Amino acid sequence: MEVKARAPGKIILAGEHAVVHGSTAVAASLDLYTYVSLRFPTPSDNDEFLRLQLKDLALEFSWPVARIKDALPEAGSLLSSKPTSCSIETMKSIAAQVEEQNIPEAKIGLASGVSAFLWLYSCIHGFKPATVVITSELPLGAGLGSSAAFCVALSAALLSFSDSVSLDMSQQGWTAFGESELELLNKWAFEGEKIIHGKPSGLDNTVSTYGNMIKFRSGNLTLIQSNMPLKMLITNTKVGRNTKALVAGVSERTIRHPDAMSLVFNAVDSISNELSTIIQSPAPDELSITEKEEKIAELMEMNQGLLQCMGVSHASIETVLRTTLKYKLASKLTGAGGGGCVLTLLPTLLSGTVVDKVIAELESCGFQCLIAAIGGKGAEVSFSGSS
Ligand SMILES: Nc1ncnc2c1ncn2[C@@H]1O[C@H](COP(=O)(O)OP(=O)(O)O)[C@@H](O)[C@H]1O
Ligand SMILES: C[C@@](O)(CCOP(=O)(O)O)CC(=O)O
Ligand SMILES: [Mg+2]
Repeated sequence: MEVKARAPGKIILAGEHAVVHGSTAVAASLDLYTYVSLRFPTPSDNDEFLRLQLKDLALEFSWPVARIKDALPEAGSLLSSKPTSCSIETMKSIAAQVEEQNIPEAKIGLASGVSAFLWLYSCIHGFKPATVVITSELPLGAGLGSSAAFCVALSAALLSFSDSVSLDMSQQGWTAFGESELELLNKWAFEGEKIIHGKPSGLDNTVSTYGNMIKFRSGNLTLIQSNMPLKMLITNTKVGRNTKALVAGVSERTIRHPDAMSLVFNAVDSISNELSTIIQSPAPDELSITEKEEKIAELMEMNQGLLQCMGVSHASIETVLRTTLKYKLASKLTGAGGGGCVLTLLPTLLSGTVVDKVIAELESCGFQCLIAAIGGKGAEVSFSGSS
């Protein structure tokens, strides 16, 4: 029996970084997924290894399970029903196990993902041999939440074969978790995100777990029922960056200028709340779709200005902003910034010719554009093979 899990990436419409400091954020899932398959060997396979294959990166790691038991003895006594944080001491042991795998220098950013894998696997399944295969449709480290999709899909696959979750394995196709199981899944994924991000808000793993569009503040989510079409162009500047370092940079600025930064975070909170009110306001009310889009465009520009105040914009992001402004289109960075992806609102009445022109101009700068559906499904699992 094999389980395959998938979890979506996301865009943040408003509130990144400020959400780490208690402000409201608005985010939606994307129809781009990370897939994780999990299979335990049969006794006749005589395999005593835990294997991790990152298919699109052509990388494969393996550890004898006895070695993991020596390195992480406490993981064997943890319960899959009780999400547990990785201590600093254990993190050091995990780092040593990851280091031995000799990750190529150009892909060293993956070390934190592999560490999160070792922690989640050994907490949920102890020291059992297994093969875990990962593929992703998301660009890694570009602001579309690949780290959260990785942690959510991985936790979903692991929990499916644990005592804490009972699913009908005979069901065909993709199956969603029940409400309390989603909560457990989201908590485990958050523990993984902590290893990758340092101090995550929980927004990314929550939207990847539940899908749809959500408003999120201090760990609490509210589902948003969108009452208008919302089409976003996503431009990947292809400038690599690391969320952990950018989040730490904003925290350092906050320590240096607490009063000013608290006002910035309050302003972002108001923007997110206003944005969610507009998106949810009943369809034919006093505001036409065009009026709503104009307000959203203005809020996106204001949010971008505040992200600049936080120090997370980048020359490549500014180039995207200048280019789209020539076509009177509003943009903002999405995710941690410092490069990565930028969102541009595409109003309903905008002609296809203009969209094609903007995309051509952005791509001539070396950027990559995509239009993905937003607000779709969250984490799901699918079973195959006989038990
Ligand atoms: N498919 C994957 N396989 C292994 N590690 C992954 C995968 N997806 C994400 N990661 C981990 O997440 C990191 C990127 O996360 P982050 O900097 O938060 O950017 P984002 O979440 O916006 O893509 C990668 O460097 C890696 O450690
Ligand atoms: C900057 C932040 O708000 C979002 C980070 O998203 P991403 O990892 O860049 O996709 C951090 C967080 O909410 O934990
Ligand atoms: Mg991330």
